[in-house]
Amino acid sequence: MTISRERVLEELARIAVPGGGNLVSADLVRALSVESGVVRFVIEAADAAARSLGPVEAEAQRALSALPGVEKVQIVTTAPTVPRGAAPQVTARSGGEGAPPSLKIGRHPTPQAGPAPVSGVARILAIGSGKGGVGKSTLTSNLAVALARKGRRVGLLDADIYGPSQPRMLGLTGQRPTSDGQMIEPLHAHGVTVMSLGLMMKEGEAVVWRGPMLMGALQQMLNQVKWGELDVLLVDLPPGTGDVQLSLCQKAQVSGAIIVSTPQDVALIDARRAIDMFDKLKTPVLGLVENMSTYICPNCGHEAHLFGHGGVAAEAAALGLPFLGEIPLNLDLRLSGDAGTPIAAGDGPVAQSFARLAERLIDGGMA
Ligand SMILES: Nc1ncnc2c1ncn2[C@@H]1O[C@H](COP(=O)(O)OP(=O)(O)OP(=O)(O)O)[C@@H](O)[C@H]1O
Repeated sequence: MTISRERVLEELARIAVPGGGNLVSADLVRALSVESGVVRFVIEAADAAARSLGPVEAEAQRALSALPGVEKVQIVTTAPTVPRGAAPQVTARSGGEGAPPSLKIGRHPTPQAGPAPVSGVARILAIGSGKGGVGKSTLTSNLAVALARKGRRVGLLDADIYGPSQPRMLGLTGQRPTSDGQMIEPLHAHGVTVMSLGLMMKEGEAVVWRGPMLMGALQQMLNQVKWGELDVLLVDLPPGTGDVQLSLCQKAQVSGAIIVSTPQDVALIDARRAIDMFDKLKTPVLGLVENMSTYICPNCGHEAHLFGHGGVAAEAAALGLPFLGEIPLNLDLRLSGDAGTPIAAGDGPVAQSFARLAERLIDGGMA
């Protein structure tokens, strides 16, 4: 038996809240998602009210878990700092190591007709992949550094909420953005202005963020971060075709998307899905990049193709899309990312492959 959204709302409408009414009539339920027996939502209350909502959350958890067809219930209670309907406001303090800053993000987006430009930002490039682990984040950080080394003013927004890795890859682990109560001061590394959505969330919170919450969070990341004047803002997306991609393309004027794939067939099938999604969202796909292309044995110089080779170029040709370049499979590339200094910040053949990619984008007017 499956549980419907309507049935969940009906149950939530039975749960009284302090101050009168119930969870539904008091309009406290946000981002409700009901999928395959998993119910997720956010209880959004005014600051003061949130403290008294613990029992309400517990009651909702109990009541929903008892319904036939419900496998799992995930609820997060949040409190905005401004009354609902007012412009979203960010509050922050400098956090200690490990603790997320107390930024109140992820509430409903402010009404906006359609995709809007981000003040001071000339271009927004979305870096996507169909599949996880193909090296999208590695490519984004290195490309950002390579572009910065060529004199471009570059920003990087880590919107990979399910596995934000940019702080580590750029050597920013433990650093927290600050805010003056209105605008967030981003971080800086290797000549790149950096902001990560992951730094704003409590652990585990991301999983319940769907649709409107994500949209609000992204909107804040785009419009309430002091990006300054940028030639290009790279957005590191989560893998796949989900709410973040949708929200970004609906809220921001994205100049184009770059799709990263390994040469394997299975990754390419997913890449095709990602391309199809950007097409539907009317975001031009600027081209494809092949990662983990060639492996050169550091001992004997033998060249091997662990995941095949040329598959992405062939796919790009078949789809009539530009092939933007290839990045080799290289141990130092991984180690430097883990150590927080992207390999593109140095010299050598791998840094050069990122430099070539950066040049290609600059020459094509894409960055
Ligand atoms: N060309 C490469 N050579 C060697 N290691 C690589 C290469 N590209 C990526 N890696 C390594 O593979 C792992 C996955 O890369 P990365 O996190 O960039 O992938 P991703 O596509 O962003 O993954 P996810 O979408 O799951 O976050 C990392 O440990 C990274 O260092």
